[in-house]
Amino acid sequence: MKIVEVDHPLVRHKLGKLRDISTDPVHFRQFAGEIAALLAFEATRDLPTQAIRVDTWAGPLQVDHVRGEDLTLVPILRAGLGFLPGVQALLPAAPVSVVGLRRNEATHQPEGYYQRLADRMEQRTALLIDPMLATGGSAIAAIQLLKNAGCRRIKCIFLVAAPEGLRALEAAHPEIEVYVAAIDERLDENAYIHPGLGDAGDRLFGTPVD
Ligand SMILES: O=P(O)(O)OC[C@H]1O[C@H](OP(=O)(O)OP(=O)(O)O)[C@H](O)[C@@H]1O
Ligand SMILES: O=c1cc[nH]c(=O)[nH]1
Ligand SMILES: [Mg+2]
Repeated sequence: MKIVEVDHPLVRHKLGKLRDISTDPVHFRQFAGEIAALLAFEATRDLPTQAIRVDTWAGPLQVDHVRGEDLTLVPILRAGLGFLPGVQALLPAAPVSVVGLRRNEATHQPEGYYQRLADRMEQRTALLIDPMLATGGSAIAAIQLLKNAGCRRIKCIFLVAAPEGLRALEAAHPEIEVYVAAIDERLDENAYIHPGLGDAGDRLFGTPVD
């Protein structure tokens, strides 16, 4: 499995802001969105482009065009929604496929509650987006759902990943690509990422921490 840890000073700076427990939801969403855009920039580096002709002030010219309609952005509810605007800023024409998963905090297993995918999934590259990869259960389930819908090319964007989650993801779906701002130390006894960010969904949306 290809894993790219995007070790850029701007990413590290913004991630530090997210780790600061005094960062409120307004700024948490802002920094998460900015990192999402920087990770999406890396994840789309090999995107195919189409040559199209345009009229310029100097006459007709062949230019590169990214076909947003060949992609789909896949936020895992709910925390993935905090990442979506940053990725959409770069890929505004990409349809959004939503996957609702909630991790059962007793068993740590993901429970599905919603899904609404784009059409022609077999022709699209999916960008799966979620701030946290902890045990990996949620991402593994979301990727299986995309594969069941015929999707063959899948890239994942996470803010923070635990080594345990990366190993599980690699065992389940070795052909996917992962772009992450940081690979942290380990999971704690509640399967939270240490040091991580705490509960990303609650911090993004201002709900009481589970
Ligand atoms: O790798 P895992 O062990 O599956 O854990 C990671 C999942 O947990 C969080 O979502 P959560 O279930 O808390 O839902 P929320 O986004 O609604 O808060 C996070 O956003 C991931 O989807
Ligand atoms: O560290 C973690 C693990 C799961 N979900 C989160 O929001 N944070
Ligand atoms: Mg949560």
